[in-house]
Amino acid sequence: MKQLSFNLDSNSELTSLLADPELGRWAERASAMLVQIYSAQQEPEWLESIAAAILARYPQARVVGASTVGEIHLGHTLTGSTVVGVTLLESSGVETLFLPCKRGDEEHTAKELLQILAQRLKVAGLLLLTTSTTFNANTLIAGLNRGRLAYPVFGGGAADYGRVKRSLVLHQQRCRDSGVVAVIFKGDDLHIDCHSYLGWRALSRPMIATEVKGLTLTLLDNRPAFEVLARYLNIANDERFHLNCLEFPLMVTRGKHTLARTPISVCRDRSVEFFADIRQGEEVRLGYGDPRMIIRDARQVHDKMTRFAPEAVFLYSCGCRRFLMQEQVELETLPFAKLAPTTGFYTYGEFYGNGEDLLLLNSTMVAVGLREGEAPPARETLRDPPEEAAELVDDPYANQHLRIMGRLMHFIDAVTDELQQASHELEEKTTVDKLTQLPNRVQMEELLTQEILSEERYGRPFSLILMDIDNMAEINDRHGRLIGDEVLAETAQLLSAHTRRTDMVGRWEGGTFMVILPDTQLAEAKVAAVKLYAMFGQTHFTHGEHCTASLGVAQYPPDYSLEQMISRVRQSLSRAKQGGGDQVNTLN
Ligand SMILES: Nc1nc2c(ncn2[C@@H]2O[C@H](COP(=O)(O)OP(=O)(O)OP(=O)(O)O)[C@@H](O)[C@H]2O)c(=O)[nH]1
Repeated sequence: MKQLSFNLDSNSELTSLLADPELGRWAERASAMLVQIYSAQQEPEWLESIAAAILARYPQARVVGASTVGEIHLGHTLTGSTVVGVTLLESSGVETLFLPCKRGDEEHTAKELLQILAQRLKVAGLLLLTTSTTFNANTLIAGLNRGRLAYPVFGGGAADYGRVKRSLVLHQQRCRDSGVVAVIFKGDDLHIDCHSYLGWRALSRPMIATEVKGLTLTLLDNRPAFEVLARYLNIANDERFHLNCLEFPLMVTRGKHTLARTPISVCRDRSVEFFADIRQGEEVRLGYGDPRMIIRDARQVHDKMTRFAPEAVFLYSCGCRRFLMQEQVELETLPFAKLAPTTGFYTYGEFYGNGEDLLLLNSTMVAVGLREGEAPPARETLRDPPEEAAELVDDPYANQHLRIMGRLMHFIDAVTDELQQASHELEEKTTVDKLTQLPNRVQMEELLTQEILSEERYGRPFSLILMDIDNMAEINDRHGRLIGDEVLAETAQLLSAHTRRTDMVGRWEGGTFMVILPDTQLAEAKVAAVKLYAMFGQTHFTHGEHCTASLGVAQYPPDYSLEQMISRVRQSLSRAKQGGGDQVNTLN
């Protein structure tokens, strides 16, 4: 495999490309020739004229392209330019296609692409270029995920230098402003190594996406989303909105992934439209790029790719990385060029899949290495400089911008930690749980201490029930945290309604509640627990489903300390959990 990259800003450079002897030699014996054209130019004629000239000289070429917010040429980041990356394969194949897609067509387009892919043999990877501003790329990705694509998928959304008005994709000689270009790489001998990394750090306190409609976040923490963003970022609702908050995406955590979601524009009702989905009820935090994290993650990917030994590298990087890193953005793009000729562009949204779920990402770098045949014996990994992000510290004058920002990130992180700690301590001092309005753990410990004292003094037995809602994490994941909160609040009401007036119900932690039953022996406590278990199991919660719970029951043995008693009832609950949950355990 051979990859050549050309930077074309004029017709004379195009003439040199066409006359390039190395390209001519490789093209003669190539099994396939993929041309990727990435350009800042928004005129379709420019992209189409380059494609036409290349196809006239090399009719066997497959030509694709996109409009950009920055171009990558041999690892260098260019602005306002056009790059042409030509990948010449020796034994593998490349098929390209264009599928039209407008808003509302996404599911259909995904189905169509899946049908085509299902008929292809030996698929080694898939490159997608889309006009993400004109349809919901999330729905497209969700549709493609039904195909459980087992090979690397990568690419990005075409861009327009922050104007978010028009994006173009190119297929052969034609530019389109609404659709998907797919490049199917085929062959047993073709190996593709695909990575993505983010390097953005969640900075603000957690907030809840209270209301979401499609890709529009209407309410954030119960307030119009724009109001919240404006409060933290001091940004106006004007034509620069997207550019001004590009570097400050909302961060969400889904399973093992931390995802960034970039705002696009503000709607009339002060809701905010995003490129990729935020789910209703999801916890989000404002994020900002940490150059040290970016460089560290980049190094890890460079190291992995060094071992892979690529012959060509494609980079699809979010436009916000340029805004954040400025001219020093090459700290993360240039090292790839040490491994192999590197071509790519800055996007509006990146696609990344590696045999698992395909994701629509924002703010990330997707790096793809390609090789035909076996890797040569292991090469040394990049060892200069040895320490993580050493580039940022060696020369006190170089990379000033990044070093200051790295420190600022660290500072904000430390202050946020301190504030969270202070707020946690303050919460500990209060005695009522905000969500359920029940006594909190601090108060329950106080009440328990009183009960222990009265047992010691008057010999009155008492018992404890510790009840934990099963699979609380899954309830949150499936229905969103707001629904999870409702389940917790409804559980609190249920426990209060079905216990004696003399019993004390409190929220112990997360999805765990405690009931103190004064003047109650173990046998009676067990009856009470079984009743609560049954009531809970029958409850139809507002989200329309039933839940189950595990309960531990224990009686206070004389001379036990508070800690020993708590540990006893915890032990009983653990046994109920170990038994598979959805049951009552009594500790004799
Ligand atoms: N919605 C909501 N979720 C909470 C709250 N506090 C804790 N959780 C969630 O409760 C889950 C922890 O519950 P655990 O009991 O540890 O785990 P689980 O998923 O219930 O699993 P099992 O107990 O083994 O059935 C985590 O996902 C927390 O995020 C809260 O105030 N609101």
